[in-house]
Amino acid sequence: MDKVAVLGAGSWGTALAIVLADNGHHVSLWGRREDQVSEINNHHTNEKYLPGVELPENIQATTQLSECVKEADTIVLVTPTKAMREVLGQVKNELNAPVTIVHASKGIEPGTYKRISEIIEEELPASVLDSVVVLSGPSHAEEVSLRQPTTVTVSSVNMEAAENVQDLFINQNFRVYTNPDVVGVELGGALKNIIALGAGLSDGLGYGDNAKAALITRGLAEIARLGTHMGANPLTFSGLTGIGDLIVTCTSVHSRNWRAGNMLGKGMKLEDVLENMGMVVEGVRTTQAAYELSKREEVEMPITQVLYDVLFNGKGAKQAVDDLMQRSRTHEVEDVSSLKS
Ligand SMILES: NC(=O)C1=CN([C@@H]2O[C@H](COP(=O)(O)OP(=O)(O)OC[C@H]3O[C@@H](n4cnc5c(N)ncnc54)[C@H](OP(=O)(O)O)[C@@H]3O)[C@@H](O)[C@H]2O)C=CC1
Ligand SMILES: O=C(CO)COP(=O)(O)O
Repeated sequence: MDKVAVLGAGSWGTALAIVLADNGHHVSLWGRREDQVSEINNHHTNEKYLPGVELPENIQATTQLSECVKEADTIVLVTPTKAMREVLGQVKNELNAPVTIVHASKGIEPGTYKRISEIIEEELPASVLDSVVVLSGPSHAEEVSLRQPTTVTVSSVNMEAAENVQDLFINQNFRVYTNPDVVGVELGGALKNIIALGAGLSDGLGYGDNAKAALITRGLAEIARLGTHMGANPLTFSGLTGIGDLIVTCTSVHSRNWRAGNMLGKGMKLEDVLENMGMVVEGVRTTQAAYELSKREEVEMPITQVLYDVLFNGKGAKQAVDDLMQRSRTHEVEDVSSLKS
């Protein structure tokens, strides 16, 4: 069985470590706090991130990155997007042979507008990087850790590497598909967090299912609009990493982005919301990145635009919804192929 290094002992890193451990792999889980590492090794729990879940004994945690990645066949990166470059800088110093990097994080970097696979390729030289594979889909850590049925997709420009990663993770509770469209898979996973903030905001305001269905549907339209413009296959957005992840994140109480939006809709300030959450809310930075990218590329993203104003320009939540409802009238269905030119 393989040795797999999982970097990031938060909710998702720990849930993926459980999947890998259930598949019989030796899992080394990197966390940055001694108390957490000791709790995982001695009590087989990670109470802050997955309360009440018993971890398999073949997950060993460490604060030492060198020990974690030593002789690992595969490295799974699951830290927040904001920490990616810093963590990759440390990883680079520990590698001396090419390795496959799987990433399972969902975000776009403000300023550079890079996807995570692009950040990995920038930070790791080809001498230590075999392939990059992205793992994404509708998959809340809380349910995966309880072995509830979950489906995800893995994507890479190297389909052999994607299939190897499919084999690494797949089991009876965790079904893994492949898709060669890295751009679409990464953008779908990152951009749905913006719409989930909006769905939470709408629920927090007391609006109902009609409003949420509208946000999901029109949200998908603008995700696909930007995504196809950036080179994605439009069909990817009707798959697990598109509509699938959008549905789960906009409708689940597990979603950090939905919960953050919900608190904003109830009138809380952004800084208090983030403090209260104690876990990463990727949609906030991704809203900034997607807003700026959509301006640069001249792609219309009205939901992203009003959320940007709520998060960064003090627009009220109700005003944001009113603005969306009062936009000038338009067609629903677009000719996606014409957007590519
Ligand atoms: N939670 C989920 O269900 C899913 C999450 N994701 C994605 O996975 C990624 C991680 O999310 P999630 O696990 O939920 O996040 P959490 O907030 O649960 O955990 C974040 C983890 O990253 C660590 N971390 C934060 N900053 C740094 C840093 N600078 N260097 C090293 N480690 C750091 C934290 O350490 P510490 O505890 O010490 O602060 C913690 O272990 C995100 O991109 C998210 O979108 C994708 C699918 C599902
Ligand atoms: O990506 C996710 C589920 O697929 C997790 O979403 P949240 O970060 O909003 O919890």
